[in-house]
Amino acid sequence: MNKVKCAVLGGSGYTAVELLKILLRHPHAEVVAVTSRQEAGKPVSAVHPVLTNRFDLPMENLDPAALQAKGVECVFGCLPHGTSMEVIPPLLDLGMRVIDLSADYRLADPVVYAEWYKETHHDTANLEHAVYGLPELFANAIRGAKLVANPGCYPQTGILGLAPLIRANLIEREGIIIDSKSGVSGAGRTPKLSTLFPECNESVSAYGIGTHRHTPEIEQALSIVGDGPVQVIFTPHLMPMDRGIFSTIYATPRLPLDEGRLVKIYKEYYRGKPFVRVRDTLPATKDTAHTNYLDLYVKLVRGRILILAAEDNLVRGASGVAVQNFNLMFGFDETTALE
Ligand SMILES: NC(=O)C1=CN([C@@H]2O[C@H](COP(=O)(O)OP(=O)(O)OC[C@H]3O[C@@H](n4cnc5c(N)ncnc54)[C@H](OP(=O)(O)O)[C@@H]3O)[C@@H](O)[C@H]2O)C=CC1
Ligand SMILES: CC(=O)N[C@@H](CCC(=O)OP(=O)(O)O)C(=O)O
Repeated sequence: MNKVKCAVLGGSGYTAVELLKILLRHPHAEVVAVTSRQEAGKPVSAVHPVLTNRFDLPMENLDPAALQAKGVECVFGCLPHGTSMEVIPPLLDLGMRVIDLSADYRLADPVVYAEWYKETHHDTANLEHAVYGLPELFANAIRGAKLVANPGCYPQTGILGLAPLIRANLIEREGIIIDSKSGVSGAGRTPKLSTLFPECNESVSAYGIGTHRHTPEIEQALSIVGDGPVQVIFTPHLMPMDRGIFSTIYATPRLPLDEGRLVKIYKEYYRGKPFVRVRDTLPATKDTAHTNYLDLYVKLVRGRILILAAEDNLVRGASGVAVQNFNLMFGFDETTALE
């Protein structure tokens, strides 16, 4: 079988190196181009030493015609939001399929995008046909998509943590609390003050209270699952660790529930979904590190439902789920290169 020729944009970043590690072991994918503005001309392995003797392709500036000449069929965009929507339209026009890891095509309504991202959306034409790439919920739409909006790292814990309860209409749909913690790689490799070692080491801090842009992303997906509005209070925290996301979610049941039934609902909802593990033991980020698993644990505490969710922000939260989407789009087994 011919391999699918792939390009990775934003090759010097954290999600890109994680993606390259997975694609290099994918039997049906071949990475033929990696782009970077700052590192163009250097071998990928010079920028990411973990790939020494494994991948020495020189990085290049992004040129859609050059990607077309190389026969690129699938582009993975590992660029910041705001940039993706500038560079992706010509690639789609040239017939390439795109998996965008940024947030640019996740929110269906450009008015909601402008409200939370504080900038106007510049590619509403492609936004209209973008598919939200959360495979456990939207696999059928992902299979036929030309443009997949890879889901955000935090939102996956909130959406998959709550979907079984929202779907079965078992909880109140306002005031759901999602309390999340992330490792520092969640902020990317591009330097910023808050991620300097002396700023974040030995410290835990909250940010984006009431304003974080993942709030509408979580609400949008859960509103589709529940066929009606859902409102969450999402509070992210920065943790002094490299990687991992842990979310503690608090929901109020609409009717009395027993714990056995609750666990059964989760296990049935995720039966046949290879990357969501409903556990009988308490999850931890370490159990999911470097994997595409998202671990869930559910318990009744004083009349409230507590859901714990853990994942690796760079694999399950970004590059692993991107390859899961790639597998669905190109007709490969969903788990290829991910187990
Ligand atoms: N880190 C994470 O855990 C997750 C990240 N994401 C999303 O994935 C995307 C990539 O994230 P991540 O890899 O962490 O980010 P990084 O900051 O690590 O890398 C992004 C890369 O994009 C390139 N870049 C930066 N600014 C521009 C620009 N204005 N124009 C063109 N290229 C630019 C840079 O490469 P160069 O300067 O060499 O061109 C940079 O290395 C982001 O949209 C992020 O929000 C999603 C889920 C999780
Ligand atoms: C720790 C940390 O800073 N995390 C990032 C997560 C961003 C991310 O990767 O999500 P998007 O793809 O939606 O940008 C943040 O809160 O902005």
